[in-house]
Amino acid sequence: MRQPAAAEQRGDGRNIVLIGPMGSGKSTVGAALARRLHRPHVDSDHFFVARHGPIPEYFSLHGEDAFRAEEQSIVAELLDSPRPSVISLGGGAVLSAGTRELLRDQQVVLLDLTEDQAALRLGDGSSRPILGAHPVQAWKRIYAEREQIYRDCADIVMTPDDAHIDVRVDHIVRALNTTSRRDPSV
Ligand SMILES: Nc1ncnc2c1ncn2[C@@H]1O[C@H](COP(=O)(O)OP(=O)(O)O)[C@@H](O)[C@H]1O
Ligand SMILES: O=C(O)C1=C[C@@H](OP(=O)(O)O)[C@@H](O)[C@H](O)C1
Ligand SMILES: [Mg+2]
Repeated sequence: MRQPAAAEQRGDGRNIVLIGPMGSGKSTVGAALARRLHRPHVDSDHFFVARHGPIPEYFSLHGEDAFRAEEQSIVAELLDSPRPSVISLGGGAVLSAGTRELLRDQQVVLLDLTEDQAALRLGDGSSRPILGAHPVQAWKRIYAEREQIYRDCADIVMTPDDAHIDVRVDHIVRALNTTSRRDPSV
């Protein structure tokens, strides 16, 4: 996890950025968190789809490297928002060194989840092309490959729990309030 001292040096008015593995709730919890904090919510995957069409089709036509490059430029656009927002990233966005650099000035929250939760939440995995034909096995492998990257990017780590989405939001707001100088709802 990033050191609080470094976090303290960053200015206020930062975006809250949700990172984490597929199925951790970045999109769903991100939308609920934004409603709670009266901030705009944006999701890098939603922008991607609006611009380029469905992610599985884009992967099969152009490949993952092209997806990552476009994802990075979308993240840069979203972070440049005039109002501090809640921004949900795709699970692999942190693979790009350029994206990780962009996150250094933001308030980054890692949502974690257990393997059992992932198995319940991913369904057949068809909307996430990186999971392939065996989604749970692929998810486990990808989780292991990325875990340290997620932790290195995060100011706050939300450990897995079985809380309802609204309760998960309560926990995140509490964590934000205890690690930042200002109330995130301001
Ligand atoms: N805290 C939670 N409790 C129960 N279900 C959740 C929770 N967070 C996410 N989900 C469910 O898991 C699925 C994946 O969530 P999603 O927000 O798409 O994850 P991500 O964007 O991180 O891949 C969705 O069906 C969502 O409703
Ligand atoms: O982890 C990944 O590489 C991906 C995660 C997906 O987003 P979610 O984490 O919101 O499912 C989406 O960006 C794409 O399918 C690739
Ligand atoms: Mg998502």
